[in-house]
Amino acid sequence: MLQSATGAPGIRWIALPRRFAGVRVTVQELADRVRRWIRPGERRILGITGPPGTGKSHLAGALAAALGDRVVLVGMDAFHLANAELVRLGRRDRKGAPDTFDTDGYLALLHRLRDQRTGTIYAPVFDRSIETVIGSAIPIPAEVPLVITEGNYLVHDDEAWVEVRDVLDEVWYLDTPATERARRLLGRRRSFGYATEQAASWVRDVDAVNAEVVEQSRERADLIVQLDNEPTPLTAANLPRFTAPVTTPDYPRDPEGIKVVHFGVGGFHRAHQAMYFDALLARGEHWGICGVGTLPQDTAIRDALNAQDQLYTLLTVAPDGRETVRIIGSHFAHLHAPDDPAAVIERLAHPDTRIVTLTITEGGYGVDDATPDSALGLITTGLATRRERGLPAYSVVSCDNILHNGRVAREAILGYAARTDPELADWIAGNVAFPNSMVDRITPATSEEVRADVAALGIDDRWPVRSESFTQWVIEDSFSNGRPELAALAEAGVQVVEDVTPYEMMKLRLLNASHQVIGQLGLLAGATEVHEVMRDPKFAEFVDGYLREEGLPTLPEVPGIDLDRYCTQLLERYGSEAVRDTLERLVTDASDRISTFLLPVIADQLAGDGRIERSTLTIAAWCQRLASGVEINDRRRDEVIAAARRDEQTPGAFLDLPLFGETGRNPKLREEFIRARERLRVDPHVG
Ligand SMILES: NC(=O)c1ccc[n+]([C@@H]2O[C@H](COP(=O)([O-])OP(=O)(O)OC[C@H]3O[C@@H](n4cnc5c(N)ncnc54)[C@H](O)[C@@H]3O)[C@@H](O)[C@H]2O)c1
Ligand SMILES: O=P(O)(O)OC[C@@H](O)[C@@H](O)[C@H](O)[C@H](O)CO
Repeated sequence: MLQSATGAPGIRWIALPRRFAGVRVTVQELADRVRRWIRPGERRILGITGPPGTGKSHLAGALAAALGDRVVLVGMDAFHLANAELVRLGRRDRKGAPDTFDTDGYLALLHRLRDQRTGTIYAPVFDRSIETVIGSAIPIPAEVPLVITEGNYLVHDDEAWVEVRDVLDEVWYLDTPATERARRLLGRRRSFGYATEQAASWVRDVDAVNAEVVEQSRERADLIVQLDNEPTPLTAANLPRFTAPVTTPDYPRDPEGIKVVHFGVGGFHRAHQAMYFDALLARGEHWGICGVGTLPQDTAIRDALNAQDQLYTLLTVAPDGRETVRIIGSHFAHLHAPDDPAAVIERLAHPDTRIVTLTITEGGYGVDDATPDSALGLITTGLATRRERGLPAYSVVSCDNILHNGRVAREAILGYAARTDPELADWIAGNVAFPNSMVDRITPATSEEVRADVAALGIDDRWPVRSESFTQWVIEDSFSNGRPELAALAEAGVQVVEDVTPYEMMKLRLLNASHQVIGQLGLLAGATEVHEVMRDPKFAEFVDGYLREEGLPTLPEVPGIDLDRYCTQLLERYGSEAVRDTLERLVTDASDRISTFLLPVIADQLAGDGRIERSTLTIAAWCQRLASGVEINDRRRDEVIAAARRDEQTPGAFLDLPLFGETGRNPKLREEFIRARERLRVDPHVG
């Protein structure tokens, strides 16, 4: 038996110390070492130390995940003195320094962990989200062979701390470049809700000072470890390697369990419906999804998901900056219709298929656009095949931002079926449920920054998604072939109602319509992101005015919702810097968005003699941008640009576009519009 550093008998890692100094190692390699080191019936205590932000708790968590129930984690952080005591001692402004901990308390716990051979010892835990210690939170039964403790001062050599090192069998010093540490600390501080400047000054004036203290005693550690932070490829086999704060699916992911087929596997579906099904699967409801792409460009998502067993990372971020990271596992298979349309039909006609969901954008529902290869065409053929085989019809759930999206999907599918097989149309009319649903979660397109953030968490994901934390799904209880249990849906956060209309109107006329206000006027004023626009108090007031004085008066009562509070919450959501939603995304296909979200508000306000100036200024801003020749992404591009150019010569001509319908001819609107155009020519800023 070899001697440990303390002189107490113990097995030492002769092969490990120093050989690793300065060498990059993976968590897996370290876990293998620990596996060989621990012995049932004996107790080892491993310390992980290093400056703040170096990744100690991440490494400890990763080891714990790899080692399972053979290990318990105990943080030095749990011995933080309470804030009130720090205030009394005059040390509150440097919380985290060596003399801001109950060192003797920590030492006493380590001695008990070392010496007590029977019963269970309870350790406290430090809850970072509330910066508070919770006592007796971690049970450590005597038979647990390994305790990992991590903290800043495990090898610190001042009088108060020096003994700690001696109670530990082995201590690793985790060496991470200072710039990386500062980046992480800043992110962490901001996730606690601190403004950027406050967060930066804490990192500079407190954390960096403590880091210097920690660095001075690094030579007292047994190992200097540099973690190989190369992100781990996201695959099912690698799931156990992802540890806190990343959560992973732990339910069976068997293609036999597919009950849902989804068309249009874009960012929103992956942040929304797939997340709800992931929550349902985690609750034991076996509703797996098969994703389907129908457009040529959908090969990109097919290849990304196929390479990673259909898994992907969902990062959500709250207005106060707090993030969650979840690997979503609800997709079990993926089909690319252009490769093999028959396979898609077979999947749809499979006896287990119960629900078909869609996010194919507002433009995907044109009756005349449906062809056998389109999403609507395939869904119709799938229904025809089920009818032939005597199988019950699946429900079709549109999750696109369209008023009465279920009804619109129904009409589009019936229209297409009627053209090809009138009897089939009758069967669909009598057998297929098309519940309307309201869906909400702001989900920008995935940027390189999102990929980098996910990689920094150790996940090599080809196509992660980042969305806001807010999410809502309200759906009518109308299904032709079953649905998950109501209680499970409620637990997962899905609201099942009799009539979704008031919820749809609220969301489309407040959120989606105000997105047009922000997008059109924000771009005209030279901004690029939503939070940037909302930082301008005049602009925020303008959006608030649209919500409360133009959108809100046109709404019916919405059961269970305080509309005033909903508006306030929208403004908070838009203000979130971390979501980084782009104005360009909001104004894509503006001709669809303005006609479906904003125009109905104007029509109702005109009918009730209400205010329309902010809505009208938005349309004027759109016209002005079009006339100026900026690049736009709109399926009616040529038509809308030509109308905007005509408007330069004939004020008001823009409103003759067919998309404005009857409302475009209203004299009050035309007058207001001409005034708004003149005003924007002088000053493109609102306020
Ligand atoms: N992003 C959001 O914040 C959000 C929120 C609520 C609802 N939605 C709804 O989801 C839709 C998609 O948004 P996203 O952010 O996922 O966009 P996205 O660009 O990430 O994905 C769109 C998906 O739809 C497919 N698609 C587009 N047109 C299609 C068509 N004609 N037929 C079949 N498939 C088609 C694309 O191939 C892609 O898979 C929106 O148009 C909206 O109706 C989005
Ligand atoms: O997705 P669209 O194109 O219908 O509309 C753009 C945004 O208004 C929309 O995506 C919102 O972000 C979303 O509806 C929030 O739930």
